[in-house]
Amino acid sequence: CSSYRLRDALHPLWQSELSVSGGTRQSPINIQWRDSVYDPHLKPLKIHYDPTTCLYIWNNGYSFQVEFDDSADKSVIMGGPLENHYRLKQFHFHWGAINEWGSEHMVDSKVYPAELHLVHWNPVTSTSFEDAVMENNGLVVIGVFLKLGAHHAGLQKLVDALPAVRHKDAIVEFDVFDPSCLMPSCPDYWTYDGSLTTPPLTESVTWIIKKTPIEVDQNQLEEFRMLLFTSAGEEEKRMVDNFRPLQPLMNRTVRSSFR
Ligand SMILES: NS(=O)(=O)c1ncc[nH]1
Ligand SMILES: [Zn+2]
Repeated sequence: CSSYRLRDALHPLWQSELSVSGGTRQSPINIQWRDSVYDPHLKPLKIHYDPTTCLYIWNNGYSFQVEFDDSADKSVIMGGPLENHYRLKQFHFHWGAINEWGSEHMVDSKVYPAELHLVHWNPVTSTSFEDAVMENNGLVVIGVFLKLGAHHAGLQKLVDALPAVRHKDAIVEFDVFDPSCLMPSCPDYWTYDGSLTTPPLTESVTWIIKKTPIEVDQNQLEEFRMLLFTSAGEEEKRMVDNFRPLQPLMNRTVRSSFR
């Protein structure tokens, strides 16, 4: 409803929302399972991440983010809906203040407590991530839903580093991490053409949303919520609800890799 959109436009994280008004392919969206179209031409997604390309973890004031060395084709994805390979640049998360909300995308209006985004760029059509941000189909983001459940051992290595990046702009070395451990084993995904969900909100993203969530436990979610939006010395603002509200589907079809 309009007040919802107004909140979206005025939300501190997305003041620039108005600058992308008129967008026809904004993200996130609510994926209506029954409206998605099975595409038999969609291939399995192939993921080859080299754990030694992991560089550091930092608090960028929106989320915590793990950055990778993308100077060569070492951590790449291909297949799926993609025409060539894409290089992993970073991954980050979005989450809520409580378990009842937090993800950016929804499935039949079901919202998850958190969502992982693995951000990749097209080295065939761009020379850098920053370039690819402005290119049509310059980026691919894999979205993975997090649901409350069992302890996630792979995630715990990340969670243990969070106290060191509690404040905005804090950074800590983070070597040898393979984000494949954060992928569900089920190969099924939806895919659609969309945008970044944080500024510059550019419409350059091929989204690949995994159908099956991964499980994390309550303590791990609570550790996310102990991060701060604010820098050291400022009045503390807890980093929670760092998700963008739903955007209109407009003239788009969501394809599924599964029947
Ligand atoms: N949340 S997102 O994956 O669309 C993103 N990545 C970089 C900027 N925004
Ligand atoms: Zn994101």
